[in-house]
Amino acid sequence: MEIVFIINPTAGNGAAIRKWRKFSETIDFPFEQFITRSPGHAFQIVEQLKARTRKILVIGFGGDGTMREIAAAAAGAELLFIASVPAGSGNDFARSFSCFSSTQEISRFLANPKGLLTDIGQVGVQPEQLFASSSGIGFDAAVAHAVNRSRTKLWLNKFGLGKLAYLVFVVMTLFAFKKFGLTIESSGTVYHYEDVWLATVSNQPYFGGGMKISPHSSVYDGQLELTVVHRLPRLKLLAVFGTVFSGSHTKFPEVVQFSGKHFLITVDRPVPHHVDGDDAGMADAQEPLEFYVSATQWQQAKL
Ligand SMILES: Nc1ncnc2c1ncn2[C@@H]1O[C@H](COP(=O)(O)OP(=O)(O)OP(=O)(O)O)[C@@H](O)[C@H]1O
Repeated sequence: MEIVFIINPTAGNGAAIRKWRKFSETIDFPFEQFITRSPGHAFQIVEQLKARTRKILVIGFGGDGTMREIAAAAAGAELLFIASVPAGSGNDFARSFSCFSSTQEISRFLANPKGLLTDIGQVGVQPEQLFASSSGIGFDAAVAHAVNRSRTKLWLNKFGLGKLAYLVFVVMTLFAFKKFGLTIESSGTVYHYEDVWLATVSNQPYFGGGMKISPHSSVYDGQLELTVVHRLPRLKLLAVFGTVFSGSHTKFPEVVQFSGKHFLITVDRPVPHHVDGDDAGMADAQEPLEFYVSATQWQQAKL
């Protein structure tokens, strides 16, 4: 089996490349390394690996954005086994998917390699985007949108304060965000909600760096879960926010959850959209966004 590391040097606000330098010194088996040069590069690298004829263990060294690109490109590839060494800021991928914390763990996998077929979510049709963990619209996407467009983040990153930037934008967005109306079509039924903060479609339980937004999601059940948070006053949103880490937010009547294979979501004004926590622009009013379980699965390294 070949072993390929894909390293995003910018992940974890630049900490990933330092972690990789230390980690790579401990590797005692032959391997190849690719350092990504831009967004989308990890996807291209995996696309090229698919042309090879031997089994390959592909280890992503980065966070959720890097792992989404790798898992998306690996969908349908039988010879690729995917895992991560978490080196991002949030690392939700590592909470539900295979990850290595040491070279010894990788060696143990190589002694008896097995794969685990895993669901991936899809949003939109031509161009579609794949998501490993979650994709949604509303408040959380507005934070991602604001952080990505801000010069403050670049400035704070220079001083290793990227997480502080995130917190600053959560508070700013909390006061600036305008709630929206939402129509959902799933399994032949139409639901309508007003005063919506967010609607997130989850493949796995975690998002936003350890928040257990969708406690019952599984990446092996061929289903997605939709969480809608609506009709909450601003300050109560903060109270609910505090319960998301344990998954107990679902007991609030303002938090609604659905399971299904397919959700068609229409908003009544343009609302920010994210894919695995990365800014994905705006969901347009009256133009439905389609979320569904992709027909092709990807293969995790089974640990
Ligand atoms: N050389 C590069 N320069 C700029 N961006 C890059 C580069 N290589 C990859 N990227 C992009 O960086 C984005 C962020 O990376 P990633 O999500 O892995 O780290 P993170 O944001 O620190 O972690 P997390 O998403 O877990 O919080 C990815 O979407 C990826 O496309």
